[in-house]
This record gives sequence, structure tokens and C-alpha cells, in this order.
Amino acid sequence: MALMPVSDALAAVLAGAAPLPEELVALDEAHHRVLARDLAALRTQPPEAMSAMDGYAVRTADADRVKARLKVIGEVAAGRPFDRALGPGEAARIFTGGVVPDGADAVVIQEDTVADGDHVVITEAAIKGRHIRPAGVDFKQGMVLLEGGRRLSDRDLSLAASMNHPALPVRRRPKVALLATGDELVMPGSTPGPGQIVYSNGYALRALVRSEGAIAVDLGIAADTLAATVAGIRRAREAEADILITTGGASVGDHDLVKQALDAEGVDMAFWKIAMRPGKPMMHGRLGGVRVIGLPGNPVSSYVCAMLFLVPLIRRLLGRAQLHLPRETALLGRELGANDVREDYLRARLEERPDGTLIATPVTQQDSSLLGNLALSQALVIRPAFAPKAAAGSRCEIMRLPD
Ligand SMILES: Nc1nc2c(c(=O)[nH]1)N[C@H]1C(S)=C(S)[C@@H](COP(=O)(O)OP(=O)(O)OC[C@H]3O[C@@H](n4cnc5c(N)ncnc54)[C@H](O)[C@@H]3O)O[C@H]1N2
Ligand code: MOO
Repeated sequence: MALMPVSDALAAVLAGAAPLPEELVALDEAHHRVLARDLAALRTQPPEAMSAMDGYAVRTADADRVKARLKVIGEVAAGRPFDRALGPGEAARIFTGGVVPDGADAVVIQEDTVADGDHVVITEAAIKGRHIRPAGVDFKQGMVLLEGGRRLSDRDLSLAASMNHPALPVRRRPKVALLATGDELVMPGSTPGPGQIVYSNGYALRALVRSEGAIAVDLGIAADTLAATVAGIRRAREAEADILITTGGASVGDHDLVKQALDAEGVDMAFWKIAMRPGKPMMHGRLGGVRVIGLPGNPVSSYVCAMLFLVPLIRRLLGRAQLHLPRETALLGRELGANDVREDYLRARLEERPDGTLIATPVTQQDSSLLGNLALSQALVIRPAFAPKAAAGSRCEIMRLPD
């Protein structure tokens, strides 16, 4: 069977995937959730012109010269506006956040004044507009300040509060179930028997799932039997997973049973095997409402495929505007030979020169079982299928690996 190009595989994974329904959550629960709709300000901020300093609200016509002596007719504090306008020769004591009284057009800070009974003497000339925050200088009622599809930052929460929203409409988090397969796998901390391998790839995958804002459900390890693999797949359906990720058992060996088990369960398979290294035996299909991504068992293959396919799928279900992990240009730190039919994702060290140029040097061992150099690499160098030989110093495309 011909290997499917990566771009076609990605299109197939995203085909028909639509944002999940929205739910309303309190602001404190909304950090890193994805906003479901554009959010407009429910009020103008500041609602009226306000003082930025403690001092005196004045009319520049009276106070534009040193030694001006003004009558203090009252006091304005934050939340306690003043009920009359300033007339000629008048000033009002004002504190930071106080509403600037009608008639005033500047604030003189108190350090530039001398109080004199019920009068104040100006020691630094007032400048029109100085220390006044005009009404609506931050935002105006009705303005859309946060757009649907945005992953909410910590600052966004304060902004939304200031816009007078106590709760926000966000997308439901996708539930991603992870099923490992393999008789040889034992849990970290145990004493592996002959030929056994310590289960590892689920840890990075679940962390990636959570950092993308989805819920990770661990379905454990299925033994290499059809019955155990089918049972694992059924657990994903029972858990009402939006996405099922299987790892291992994706290739062509006698013990690679994931495709067989998915077929037995009636999967609508979109593809199996892609033109990518690592990640060739990846598969994808739909099982009722569950989107299934069958990842290869090699830890590097499963992680790289998750970055490339699972992250955009989660982001699509979350309605995120930015679907893909960003790509950048770097210069190759060493020569690379011509590529074959498989698009290559090479683990690489990344250095930044003082002028900002990025140098990406692929590590020499690219075997997909090597977690050591995956963890110590900072980027993946992407080489298209059939890319010709590339000299050190030539441009290449990279994706940074998450911290
Ligand atoms: N004749 C062929 N053989 C293979 C092909 C091929 O095209 N023809 N493809 C190779 C490629 S490429 C890959 S990638 C692997 C992937 O195969 P599977 O998905 O069937 O993976 P497994 O055989 O189950 O496991 C591979 C390797 O990874 C270890 N593993 C599995 N799961 C875990 C886990 N959760 N934690 C840690 N390590 C895990 C497993 O023990 C194996 O060593 O197939 C090639 N073969
Ligand atoms: O595609 Mo496999 O992931 O090359 O080792």
C-alpha cells in the first residue's frame, strides 16, 4: 500500500472535526481555556475621566502659572464623585481614581502644591490633560477585546473581569483516552523480566494532551491479544472519549493487533501508514463518535506524531484559531544527505547566535526508540520527501520541542 503524504494525512485527521459545545465557567476556572465566542466589553473603562494621581483637580486657565492660589471647594476620592463643577479660581482635592469634576481639565500632583487653609497654592504650572485618564481610554462598551478561538492567558482573565464578565463561554475540553499495547511493557519502578521494556511513552503524551487543554484518560496497557485490545478500545467508548490514542501494535508484525481490533469494532479507517519518519505505521479512523489515532509504539515516533496530528486535532475540537505548532526557519548545523519518500522529522540541538540566527544541528542517531536524545533536543528539523542533499549553513524548517 502506498504511504500517504503527511499533508493528506493531516487533512484526513482534521476532516469533519468541529469545535465541541461551549460551557460557561467562572473566571478563576477559565485560565488556558479556549474562548468560544468573541467577547465584547459590557462597560466603558474608565467610565468617566479619572485622576491618575493624588493632588488637585484644577482649571488650567487658573493654574497655568506658579503661585496661582485657588479655593479648594471639596474633595473627590475613588468611588466618591464630586457633585458640582469647578468655577473660576476653584480647585478640588482629588485622589487617584477619583472622577475629575466638570470644569477641571488638569490635575496638579500634591507635591507641586502648598496647602494654605481652604486654599491651595500651585508651585508647578498645570498642563492641560495632565494626570487625567480620559473616559474609555482603556476600552469602550461594545468593543470586542477577546476573540473567539483564543486560549485565555492570565492577563485575559483580568481584562475580562474589567469588561464586567464574571464567567466566560469556553469550549468543552476534549477527552483523550490513551491505550498502550504490548506484552513486554512493565510500569516504571518495577523490575523488568527478560526482554521487558519499561512503559514510557504515555507520560509525554498525557502531559502534551493536558498542556493542550484536553483531559487525558489513562486506559492502561492492553496485552497483545485481540480480545485485550478490543476490550481496551471499548473502554475508550465507555469513557466517552472524543479521541482514542493507541500506542504500539501498529506495524505489520504478528503481534501488531491494533488495526485488526479496530476493524473488528467497525472502525471507518481513513488511512494506515504515512510517508513520515518517524511515524510510518500511524493510522487514523472513526469509531462512532470517537476519533482514533493509532500511533507507533516507538516512543519518539508516538511523540512526534502526536505533535503533528494530535495537537491540531485537539485544537480543532477546542475551536482554537491557531491549529498548528509554529514553525521557524533555521540554518543547518551540519550537512544532510538526500531524503527518500518519507518526510523527515529530525531531532536537533538548537543554538541562537548573538545576531538571533538559529542553528539547528540534527543529532546523528535518529533511531525512533531513542528517548535520551529526544529529551535533550530542542527542535525537530523538517525535511520534505525527496529533499536533495543539504549543505551545512543552508536554510531549514524547524519546530521547537515544548519545554
Ligand atoms: N516489517 C516491518 N517492520 C516494521 C515496520 C515496517 O514498515 N515493516 N515499521 C517499523 C516502524 S517505522 C515502526 S515506528 C515500528 C512501530 O511498530 P508498532 O507500532 O507495531 O510498535 P511496537 O512493535 O508495538 O513497538 C515498537 C517498540 O516500541 C516499544 N514500545 C511500545 N510501546 C511502548 C510504550 N508504551 N513505552 C515504551 N516503549 C514502547 C516496544 O517495546 C518496541 O520496542 O515498527 C517497525 N517495524
Ligand atoms: O516510523 Mo518508525 O517511527 O521510523 O521508527
